[in-house]
Amino acid sequence: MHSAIEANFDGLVGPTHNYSGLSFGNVASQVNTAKPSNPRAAAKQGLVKMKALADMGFVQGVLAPHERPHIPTLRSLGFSGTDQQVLTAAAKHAPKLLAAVSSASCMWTANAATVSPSADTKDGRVHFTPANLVNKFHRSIEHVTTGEILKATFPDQRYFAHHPALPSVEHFGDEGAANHTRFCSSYNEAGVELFVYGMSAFNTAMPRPQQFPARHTLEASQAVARRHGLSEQGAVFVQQNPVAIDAGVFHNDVIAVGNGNVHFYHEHAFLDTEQMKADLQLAWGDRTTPLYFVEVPNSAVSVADCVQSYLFNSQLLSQPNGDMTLVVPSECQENENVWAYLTDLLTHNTPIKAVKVFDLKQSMSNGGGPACLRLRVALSQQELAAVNPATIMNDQLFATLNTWVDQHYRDQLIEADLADPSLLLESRQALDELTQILQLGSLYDFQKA
Ligand SMILES: NCCC[C@H](NC(=O)CCC(=O)O)C(=O)O
Repeated sequence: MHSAIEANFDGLVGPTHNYSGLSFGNVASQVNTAKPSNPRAAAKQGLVKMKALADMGFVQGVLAPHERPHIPTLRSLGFSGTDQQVLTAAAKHAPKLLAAVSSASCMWTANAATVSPSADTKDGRVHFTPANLVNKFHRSIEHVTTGEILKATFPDQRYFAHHPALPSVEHFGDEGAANHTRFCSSYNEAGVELFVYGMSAFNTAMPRPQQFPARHTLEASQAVARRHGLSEQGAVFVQQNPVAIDAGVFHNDVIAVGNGNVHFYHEHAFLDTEQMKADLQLAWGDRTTPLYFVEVPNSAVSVADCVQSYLFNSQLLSQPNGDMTLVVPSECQENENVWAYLTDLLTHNTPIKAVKVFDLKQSMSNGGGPACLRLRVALSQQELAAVNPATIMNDQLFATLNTWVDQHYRDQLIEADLADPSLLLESRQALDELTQILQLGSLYDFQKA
C-alpha cells in the first residue's frame, strides 16, 4: 500500500503586507503598529521555509494571496466612483478601514480552514471548511476567496469536499486549523481530531477571558466536526485556558502543537490539562503506538516567553523513520529560556529529535510564526495525485516565484502607501500573473469584472 502523507500548504505573502495594528489581543500586531514593513522580504522569507521543507522531502504547497486593497468591500460599505476614487475617499474618510481591506493577513493559512483527512470522515473524502474569522473585520473578508483558492487547489470532488464557512457571527467564531490538531499513529489511519475553543457561546456559565476576545467557540468546533462527518470517538473538544488568552495567546497554536503521536504543549495551555490528557487518551484507545505528552513547565518557559518566542507556533514534522523535527522561528534561539529548554529537550527520550530555525521576522512582527503560515492537509497518494500540480513547491516554482516577487513587490510599505493607486495596480498585475503561474483560473474580483 502506498503511504499517506501530510502536506503543508503555506500562504504566499501578498504585496500589501504591512503593520496596521489590526489585531487586538495579538501582542506582536499591537506592538509593531505603524512600523514600516518589507513585503518583498516577507514573501521571500516564506518561500525559503517552503523550499527548505520541500528539500527535506516533505510535500509543500503554495496558497495564493488575496486581492488587496479589496475595492469590492469598500464599495459594499458605501464608497463609489472609479476604483481610484473609492481608494482616495476611503483613505481620506476611513483610513483604518482602508488598512483593514489592505491587510495581507491571508498569509496565515493555519486560519484559512479546518481540514479533516479522508481517513477520519464518513464519506471518505477530505473535508474543508474555510474559517469565518469573524472576530476581526480585516480577516472576516477572507473566507469567500479562501474557499475559491482551496477549490482551485483541491479541485476533484471525488476526493475533496468543500463546505462554505460557518455563519459569520460571534456564536460561530471559527479560526480554523490554528485551533485544531490531529493525532494519528500513521497518516493512513483514522486519527483523533482535537478541537480547542476559547469559549462557549451559548453556555455563558463557562469561563471566558476577561481582557482579550476568545475568537473561537465550542459551537463552531462542534459544527465543523458534524459537517465533516467525524465519528464521536474521533473528535475531542477542549477549552483553552482563558488566562492564557488574556496573556496574548489568541490562538491555541501559540501554546501547543501536535503531530502523529506527540502532543507538545505548555503547562498553562488548557483550562483542565488532566481532562485534556484523559480525553485524548480515551479517544486514542489501544493503538499500538503510545501517545506522548510533552508538557513544558512554566518554571522552564513562561507564558510570556511563549508569546514572545512562538516556541509552540512550530511545525512538528514526521520523518519517514518516525523521528520528528521541530521547525521554529529564530526568536526561539534569541530567547534564553526557550533555547535552553529546546537544547535539553533533544537529549530526552521523546520522538522530537531535531530543531530547525527559520527567520520569519516579517510575519512574526504581526504575530504569525511557522505554524501560522501553513495549512496541514494529510493526503493519500491518490488524493495527492489529484491536487493542482502547479501549486506544489519544487526548484522551478521556487525560482519562478522569487523572480515574480522581485518584479512586483516593494521593499518598504507604511500605512499611508495603501492609498497609492499604483500599489493597487501593481498588486493586481502581480496577482494576475500569479494565477497563471499557479494555474488557478480567474479567481479574483478584478479578473471577473
Ligand atoms: N495565526 C496568526 C494570525 C496573525 C494575525 N495578525 C494580524 O492579522 C495582524 C495584522 C496587522 O495588525 O496589520 C491575526 O491576529 O489573526
